[in-house]
Amino acid sequence: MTSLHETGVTVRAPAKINLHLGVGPVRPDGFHPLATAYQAISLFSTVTATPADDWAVTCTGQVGIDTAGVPLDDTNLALRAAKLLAREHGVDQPVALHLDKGIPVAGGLAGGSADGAAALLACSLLWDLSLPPARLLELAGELGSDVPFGLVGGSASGHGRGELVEPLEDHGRYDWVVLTFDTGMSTPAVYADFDVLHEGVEVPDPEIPPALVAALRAGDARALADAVGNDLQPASLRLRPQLAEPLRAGLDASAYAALVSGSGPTCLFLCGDPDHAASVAAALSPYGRALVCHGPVPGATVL
Ligand SMILES: C[C@](O)(CO)[C@H](O)COP(=O)(O)OP(=O)(O)OC[C@H]1O[C@@H](n2ccc(N)nc2=O)[C@H](O)[C@@H]1O
Ligand SMILES: Nc1ncnc2c1ncn2[C@@H]1O[C@H](COP(=O)(O)OP(=O)(O)OP(=O)(O)O)[C@@H](O)[C@H]1O
Repeated sequence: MTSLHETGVTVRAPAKINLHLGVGPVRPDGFHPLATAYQAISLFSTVTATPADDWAVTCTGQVGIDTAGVPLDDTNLALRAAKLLAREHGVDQPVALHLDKGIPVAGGLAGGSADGAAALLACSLLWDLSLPPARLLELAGELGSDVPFGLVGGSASGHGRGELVEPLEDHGRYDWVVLTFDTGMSTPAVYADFDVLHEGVEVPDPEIPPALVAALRAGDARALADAVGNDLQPASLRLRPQLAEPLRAGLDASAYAALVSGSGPTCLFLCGDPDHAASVAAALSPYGRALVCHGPVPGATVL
């Protein structure tokens, strides 16, 4: 097969946060039904796919990103994405993938999922597959619950185990401080602790608060602050009690809201504008690496 793109295709994909993460009772397949509102924020990784003799993956980290936890074998989500696409669509052309990560690893920001989404889009273009977006979303859902959102970006609802994504109307720009830490957390361990915490308790079906949908539609950061939440936060805090201190410190420093991102340990602080975010970030810097960013931003995009 001859590619029109001998020099490769580069795609950029964003980190995700859960503005609200509603978690239901564990399903027979071990996953939890979710009702979540995702937002893509301005931390990005890029994936470059280049035709090669053999499948390969390499990885670099942008400033401050430790890539030691990124596997470079067949479990790498970007490589799995490329191989899944090739298998499903009869492609017989290996690629070398290069990941340049700007999203902290195992931080609850869906960094691996962003790589998977970026690799799907990059390879589909490299191989000129002309797939409809719905097909890429379907393959993304097979790779991981958070991968479809990496393609869609913006602000969006997530249902099922998180893979059923629909855009949400959003007229705002939201300034966030994202506080990251050196040591990540295991997503399955946090969900397992959610189950322990709810043993013997009837867990209701989750829903996205209507006030959150209204806040996004109005672009109102103060109203959004009143509606954010994370059902996994008690489990994340039980596994990592030290997170309580920076969450409190962010509110003391006048952040509108403070919450754990996804399964953690990254903490999120909603602010009113970039200057406000810079001052909250300064107050949080003793606790970890405080990054100032904003959302919503687009999903996987060709560079
Ligand atoms: C915490 C979140 O980031 C919130 O968006 C996601 O739910 C996690 O998404 P993800 O990392 O893409 O998760 P997957 O790779 O699909 O699943 C990893 C593991 O997380 C747990 N998991 C994930 C999603 C879900 N709805 N219920 C779960 O219980 C399961 O133990 C699963 O084996
Ligand atoms: N391309 C990849 N980049 C980072 N981690 C990867 C990748 N592929 C597989 N992994 C594995 O996935 C684990 C979770 O990493 P990731 O950065 O996606 O965590 P996360 O942001 O907490 O994810 P989520 O919020 O989706 O649960 C890592 O510890 C690593 O073993």
